[in-house]
Amino acid sequence: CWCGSGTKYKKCHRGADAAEARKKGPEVARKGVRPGVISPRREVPIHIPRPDYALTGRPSRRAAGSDIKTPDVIARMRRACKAAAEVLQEVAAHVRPGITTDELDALTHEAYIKRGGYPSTLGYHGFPKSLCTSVNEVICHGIPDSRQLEDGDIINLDITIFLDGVHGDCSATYFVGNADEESQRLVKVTRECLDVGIAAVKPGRPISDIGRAIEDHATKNGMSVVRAYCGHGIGETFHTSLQIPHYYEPDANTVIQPGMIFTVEPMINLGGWGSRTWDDGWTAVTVDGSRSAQFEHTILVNDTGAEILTVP
Ligand SMILES: COc1cccc(Cn2ccc3cc(C(=O)NO)cnc32)c1
Ligand SMILES: [Co+2]
Ligand SMILES: [Co+2]
Ligand SMILES: [Co+2]
Repeated sequence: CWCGSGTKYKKCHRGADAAEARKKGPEVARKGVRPGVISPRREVPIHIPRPDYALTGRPSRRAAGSDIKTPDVIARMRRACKAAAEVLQEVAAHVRPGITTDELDALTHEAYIKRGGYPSTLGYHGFPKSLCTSVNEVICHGIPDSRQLEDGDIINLDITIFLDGVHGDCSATYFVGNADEESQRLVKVTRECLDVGIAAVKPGRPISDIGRAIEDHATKNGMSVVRAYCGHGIGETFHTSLQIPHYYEPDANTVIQPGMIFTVEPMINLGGWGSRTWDDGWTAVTVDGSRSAQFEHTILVNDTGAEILTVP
């Protein structure tokens, strides 16, 4: 989710630059020109209910309000989040060297539809695909394309399904074949950051407890927390106005209350926390080219803490 403290988008590269870049390979990709090609937009059968923005191209205003969900929304969120977790598990089984991120997108697209769900990211702020595939130094919002995964890569698959009028959002980072020590440490610490962030969710406490727990753990392990993207309230809209910074933000003083549903989705960098956006306007990458990992759950606040909804 966009915390609003990110960088400005730059103008799009023309085709020639992209073709030139493809010849030079990954180094040039770091300058923000996509090495792969994005395939045409996938269709969704007309019988699948779709969110408002899939028709209008623009999400309705972010739901304000306290983010405390009704029992009916909670019941529907349980089903949607379970479905999201199942889709993630199903697609992750296909991660291996040689598969393209576009092929993973196709698998994800079909996995939503066979459950009667719509791909929440498809058309969201114009995003062209049904899955975010964020490889190596890509922090989030990576767009599936013809790039083949390579042995030693790490990839985050970010799944969001729109089912029965609500969104379920989760993600995880996977190794492609073998992983070097540093990447194994990054993925381990990032998963722990999600765990300590969720453990910090307590009714009566401020949202800022979550970011404080995550930032403490990341910095203790010599890593940094991305600041430009945050967790978010979620339910009948993909993002509500509630933001969950993953670093210590004292102004994030909304009081956590039972019935709230939001995501915790820390993005942790091996190097500095800086992020910038490729010319496509979505793909966020580390400024220093270091690798980044992310894990995400959608959680429901109950009387004692957090219940993880995105479990298969
Ligand atoms: C307007 O500015 C932006 C900038 C980047 C991306 C997008 C739109 N968008 C597309 C996919 C996507 C996923 C999430 C998410 O919560 N993942 O856990 C958030 N935003 C998303 C908009
Ligand atoms: Co999210
Ligand atoms: Co946000
Ligand atoms: Co997500």
